[in-house]
Order: sequence, then C-alpha cells, then structure tokens
Amino acid sequence: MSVQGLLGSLNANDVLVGAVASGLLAHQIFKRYEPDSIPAHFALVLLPPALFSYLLASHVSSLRAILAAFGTYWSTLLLSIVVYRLSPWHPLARYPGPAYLRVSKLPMTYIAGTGKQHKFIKALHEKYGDAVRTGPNELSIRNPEAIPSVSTLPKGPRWINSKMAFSDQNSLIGEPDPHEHARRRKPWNRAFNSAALKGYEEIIARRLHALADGLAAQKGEVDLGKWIGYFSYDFMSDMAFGGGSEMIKNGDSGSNWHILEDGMASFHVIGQIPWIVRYARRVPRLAHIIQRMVSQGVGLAVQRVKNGSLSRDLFYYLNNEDGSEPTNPPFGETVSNGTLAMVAGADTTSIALSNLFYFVLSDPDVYARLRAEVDRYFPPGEDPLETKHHATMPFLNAVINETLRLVPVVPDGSQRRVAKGSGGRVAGPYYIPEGTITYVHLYSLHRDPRHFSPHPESFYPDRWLRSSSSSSPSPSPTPTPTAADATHAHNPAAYAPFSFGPANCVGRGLALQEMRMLVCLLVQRFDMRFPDRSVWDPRAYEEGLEDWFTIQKPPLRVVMTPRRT
Ligand code: HEM
Repeated sequence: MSVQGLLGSLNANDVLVGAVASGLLAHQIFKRYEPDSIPAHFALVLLPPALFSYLLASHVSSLRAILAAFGTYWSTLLLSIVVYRLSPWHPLARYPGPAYLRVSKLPMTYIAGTGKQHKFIKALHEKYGDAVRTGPNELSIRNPEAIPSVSTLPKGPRWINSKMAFSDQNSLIGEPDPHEHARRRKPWNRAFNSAALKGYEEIIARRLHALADGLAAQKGEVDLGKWIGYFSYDFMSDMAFGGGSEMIKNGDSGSNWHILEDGMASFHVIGQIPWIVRYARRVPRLAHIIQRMVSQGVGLAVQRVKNGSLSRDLFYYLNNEDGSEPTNPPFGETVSNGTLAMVAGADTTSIALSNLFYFVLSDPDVYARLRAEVDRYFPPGEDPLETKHHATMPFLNAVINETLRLVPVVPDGSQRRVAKGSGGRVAGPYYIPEGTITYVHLYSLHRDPRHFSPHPESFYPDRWLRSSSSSSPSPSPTPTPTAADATHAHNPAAYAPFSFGPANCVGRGLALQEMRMLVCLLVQRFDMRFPDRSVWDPRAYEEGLEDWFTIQKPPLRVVMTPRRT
C-alpha cells in the first residue's frame, strides 16, 4: 500500500495515537540533542501537530482537527517533560529543590526579573541544604569542597548570551571550549602580570586625581557611587581603548552606564533560559540594547587601532602590539576583548567600591580605624597613590575583603556545565551527572556561618585580621577574645569573589590595585559622612542592592568635605 493510501486508511483514533507517540518522541529528541535553533524548534513543535491536523481534517471539521491535534501533541510533550523532570529517573532526582523549579526554569526568569535572585537562592540553600536543584538540569552548590572540581568545568550555556553582545564572537568570558579559552586568555594574562600592572599606576592616578578634584568642586553632598562609576568607566576606557570617555568632566551624557546596566539586566534574565536568546535577538527593544553596546565597542576599537599604541594599556597587549604572538588577532576578537574589558572591569569595581564606602561610613569605629591607618602610612605630604604599602595595609585589605565577602559583586559566581559524554563529574561530596548546569553560589557561601563566624551577615572586617597569616604587624589592636570566639570560623576556601580556576577573574590584581588606590586617596583628602538621618536613611542603600548578574546599586548619598591638613 502507498504512503498516501496508508494515511488515508487511518481513522481519527489512529491519528491521535500517532500524535501522542510523536509528542513522546519529540521529548526524547529535545532531551538528547537539546536543539536550540529556530528551524529545529519549528520542526519539533509546530510541524508534527500541523501534519496531524491535516490528517484529522478528513474525519472532523478543520477547527476541531486543529484543536485536537495541537492539544494532544502539545499536552503529551508537556506532560512527558513534567513527569520525567519530577520522576526518580531524572539524573538529578536525588537533589532536593522546590517542585516548580525542578519542572521549569520559567519561575527563575521571573525571580531574576525582581533583582532578588541572590536572596532567593540563599533562602533555598537554608531550606534544602548545600546542593539544591534550581532548574530541571541545574544545581546550585554551597560547599567549598566542590570548588576545585567545578572550577575546571567548561562555561555553562548562559554565556551563549555573551555572543550577542560581542558581535557573534564568543568572548573570552563566554568561550565554552577550554582549549580555545586557554589560547584566548594568554594575552589577558600578559596584560595583568605584575610588570604590566605597575605600568597602569600612572593611568589610574591621573583619573583618580581628576575624580578627587571633581568631588571637591561639588562642595557638599554627592552620589558617591555615581562618581566612582564615572572614574571606573573613564579609566577602563583608557585601558581598553586608549581613551574615549570623559564622564568625570562631562557626566554620563551618552548614557553609557544605562547601556551597560540594561545589557547586564537582559543578560541576567534571558540567561535563565539560554535557548530563548535566539528569539530575544529578534525583539526590537532587546536587539537595540545589544546593538548599542556592540557599536560603542566597535567605534572605540576602530579609533584605537587607527591611533596605534600611545601607551602600554590593556589594548596594547590584547591587540598584540607587544608582538608576543606570531599573528594579530582578528578585528572581531579585538572588539570583543575591548567590550569585555568595559563590561567586566568598569561595573564590577565601581560597585565594590560603592559598597565599601557604604559599609565603612555606616560604622564610625571602622571609618576611624581606616583613616588612622591611611594617615599612618601616608602622613601629610606623602602620596596615597604610592602603591608600595597598599598590599600590606592590614585594615585597608580587611575592609576590601569583607566588602567582597558580604556582597560578592557576581553573586552567582560563574555558571559551568558538565559536558555531555563526559560521564559526569565528582565535585566534593557530590556526583554531578553529565549535561548538568552548575555553579557555586557565592552569596550563600560567603554568608554561611559554618565558614564565617561570628556575624556572618554583618560587616565585620576584624575577622580578616584575627585570621591573617600576614607577617606584617597589625597596627589595629587585635580584638580581645570574647564569648563569640567559641563560634569563630574563618574558612578562606569559602571565599571566592573573583571566582576560581583557569577561567577566574583575570582582572583581580587590577581591581584590587584600583580599589586600594582610590580608598587611600579619598580617605586622605576628604571627611565623609552620610546626610542627616532626617534627610536620608542610609539603610535604603543596602536594602536597594539588587542582583542583575552583577549587583546593581542605588544612589549612595555622601557629604564630602576636603580635610584640613
Ligand atoms: C571587584 C572587581 C571584580 C570582581 C568582583 C570580578 C569578578 C569576576 C568574576 C566572578 C568573574 C567570572 C569568572 C568565572 O567565570 O569563573 C570574572 C571574570 C572576568 N573578569 Fe572580573 N571582576 C572584577 C574586576 C575586573 C576587572 C577590573 C577586570 C579588567 C578588565 C576584569 C576582567 C575580567 C575578565 C576578562 C573575566 C573573564 C575571565 C575568563 O573568562 O578567563 N574583572 N570577574
């Protein structure tokens, strides 16, 4: 019998059984191959029920045929997915987590859109333990023993989004192939070795002096976070493109911070369901956000390549102007590197610094001790930007560490995935099946009282002094042992604000250098305080911190008065 004859002989029940069988088959295909292209989605989601509608139409009216075929096919597909994800056969079945997250990532998209995902996941860990299923194929971990193993896994699928922002190039940060990642990381490593860092001091100092002068000219209250943002954007433009931004002088007239923050927010929300990226790119508003970011990077990179190397900035290394590689990188890679530097370097450091001043100014004792240390190392006439003391100033570094512990700028750490076909991965006490997306949730880990006590939820820089193995003498008095010491815990292995492993933050040294220089300069030059409580309650700042992949901050209102020397 011909195919046409066979199809013609089917009755309505046969067709519906076929729709059920196809729905089950489509689930198996989705599970096994995870197709993320639009044609594949079309072929698996729309084509089969359309065909079954056509076959049914010879038995019932067209409308009923469409409703019955689509209804049967889609409900079978959905039911099969839901039952499997909740079933004991699912590879992650042994891990606890709320049922709605085991079924779908859609609720997490909603939660991400509230800006409170960091608190939500922390609450999940408090309820369910150190390994929680936060999606059908996703595991959040709050156990430092898992870090060494997780850190060597390839990047997870959320990074596919970074392709959007980087002219369809995988950027270093989104490169899923470990070998290609290692190749692309080489110039970045050269750009951040200690000799190169030394060379950047002058660029940082120039921008910091401009910042301090700009703040002094404001005569009174400023949004300190915003001004630090201006500094970090101008500085990273210098580093990545040899200039091109003058925010300290002109303010954010080009809305560059909005471009960055919008880009980060869409990355965060869409990144919950990476295959949606293909569709999101077609949404005009989102496409516009990404396009703005890309053209900004392209414009600056074109200018910088044309100008050649004026100084040994970051671009000098990334564009192989130091001649270390036999060939120069393609232009697209250069643009993606420059844009990555802006995204990864400007936002992160300015958030950390803004948070630092919030915590320091909230506690008069901490502020007084920091100021005393800065004055001791840099008495009047000494240059606070002289870096030779910075790394060994105990209280300064304790304050920086504590800021990054309490509010890690990237609360999720960094998403990784156990490669399919790898046989899975053992990470500390866990076996993570292949195909699983996983991450160590830094916000939860950093506040875990088993690793940081006492006061895991408070700003308590002394924990870093008590536990310091530094041989440099501590000018701050070691706190007298109290009853709280019975619960003392300090586990450096549970502290990873710059992530970990071969793809950790390559800019860590630069970030710390910038932070130390900026804090020493502002503390030496200004008296700082919050406005009167009747005008502004500073707690609004901490309450307003939100998780949009990086932490985003509300205004930080500070009255700045030049210090009398
Ligand atoms: C306080 C400031 C900063 C924090 C907390 C921070 C944190 C992070 C984190 C958590 C990652 C993800 C690493 C991973 O995927 O495992 C990262 C990656 C990265 N960061 Fe930073 N960062 C900071 C400043 C900077 C600066 C100043 C730069 C300079 C350009 C920079 C450049 C990068 C780059 C290029 C990557 C990708 C590294 C790779 O994939 O190999 N970061 N950072």
